[in-house]
Amino acid sequence: MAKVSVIGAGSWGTALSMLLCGNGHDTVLWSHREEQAEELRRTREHKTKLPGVRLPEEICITSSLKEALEGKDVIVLAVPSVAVRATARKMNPFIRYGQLIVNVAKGIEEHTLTTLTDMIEEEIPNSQACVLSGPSHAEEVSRNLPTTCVVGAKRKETAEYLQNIFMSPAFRVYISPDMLGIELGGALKNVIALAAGTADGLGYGDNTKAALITRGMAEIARLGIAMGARPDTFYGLSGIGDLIVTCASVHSRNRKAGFLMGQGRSMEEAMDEVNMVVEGVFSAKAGRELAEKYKVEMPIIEQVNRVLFEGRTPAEAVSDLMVRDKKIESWDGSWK
Ligand SMILES: NC(=O)C1=CN([C@@H]2O[C@H](COP(=O)(O)OP(=O)(O)OC[C@H]3O[C@@H](n4cnc5c(N)ncnc54)[C@H](O)[C@@H]3O)[C@@H](O)[C@H]2O)C=CC1
Ligand SMILES: O=C(CO)COP(=O)(O)O
Repeated sequence: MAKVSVIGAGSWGTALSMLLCGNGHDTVLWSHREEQAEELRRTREHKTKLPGVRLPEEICITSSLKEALEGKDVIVLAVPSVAVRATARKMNPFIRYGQLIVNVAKGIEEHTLTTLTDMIEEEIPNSQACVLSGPSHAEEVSRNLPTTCVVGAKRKETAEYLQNIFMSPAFRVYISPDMLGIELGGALKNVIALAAGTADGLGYGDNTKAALITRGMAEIARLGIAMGARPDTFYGLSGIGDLIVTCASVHSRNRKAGFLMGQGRSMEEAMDEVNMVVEGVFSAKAGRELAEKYKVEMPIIEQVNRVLFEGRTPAEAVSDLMVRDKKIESWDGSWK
C-alpha cells in the first residue's frame, strides 16, 4: 500500500481521498483553509459539496502542506485549474525526486496556453506530473457508483503503477501515453458543456444537445490532432466519454451554469448560483487562443466566448452556428 495525499478539499479531491483510502492507502486530504480542515475533521462530512457522504476516520485531514507532502509516494492535485500554478509553487519546497504528482484538475492556462501537467513541471522542476481524467462526477464516485477513468503518463511503468493505486471494483482505470490529448479533452469539454446547458436553458431539445456534443467533439479533436495528440484519445474516456457526462449529467457544474445563462442569467450570476468551480468559463478563452494559434475552426467555442465576454445573447449564438457556411462532415473538411 502507498502513502498518498490529495491536495484540494473540494468535491473531487474529497471523493478521490475516499476512493484512495478505500483502496487501503495511507491517505491525507489537504485543504487550503484550516477552518475547512477543522470542520471536515469534526463532522466527517463535506456539507456543501458532498452532503450525506461520510468521510472515513482513517483519512487524515490537514491544512499543513508540509504534513501533506513529506514522505508521500503519490500526490493528487485537485485544486481548481486557476489555482494549480500557485499551489504547485507552494508545494515545490516539500517535493522530493521520485514523488509522483497526478493532476486531476481540468483546464489550460490563458495566454501561456500551458497544460496543467506542464505547468506543474515548470513550478516543480524534476517532478513527474501525470494526469487522471474521464467521466467521473464526485457525487457518484463518493457513492461507489461504477466509474471509468484514464491515467496519462510519459512512462508505461508509471501509468501502470498509478492504475493499481486508483483502481477499485467500482473505479476502473485505463492507461495512455497521450497526456496532451487527455488534458485537451478534459479542459475543452467544459466549454462545450456551457453551450449544451445554454441550449437546455433556452428550451431547445435533444437534437440540439446531440448536435453540440458531436460537433463539439469534432472541433476539440481537430485542434488536438493539429497539436499532435492521438486521434483515438478523443474517442476515449477523457474525450467523448467526459463530453457526454458533462453535457448530460444533473451533477455537471458547467452544464448547470450554461442552463442558467440560457434562462437569462449573466455569467457572474450563473457562477454564483452554481457555487462550485465552473472551469469552462476559464477554458473558453484558452480554447479560442489555441484555435487562432493552430489555425483551426472552433465555431462552438468561438460562440461561447462571444456570449461569455462580448454580450452576444445565447439565442443569437445558436442562430449564428446554424447559418454558418455549408460544410462537409469530415475532420479536415475534405471530401476524400
Ligand atoms: N467535481 C467533480 O466531479 C470533478 C472535478 N474535476 C476537476 O477538479 C478540479 C476541482 O474541482 P472540484 O473539486 O469540483 O471543485 P469545488 O468547487 O468542489 O471545490 C474547489 C475547492 O478548491 C478550493 N480552492 C479554491 N481556491 C483555492 C486555492 N487558491 N488553493 C487551494 N484550494 C483552493 C476551495 O476551497 C474548494 O474546496 C476542477 O478542475 C474540476 O474540473 C474533475 C473531475 C470531476
Ligand atoms: O469534469 C467533470 C466531470 O468529469 C466536472 O465538470 P462538470 O461538473 O461541469 O461536469
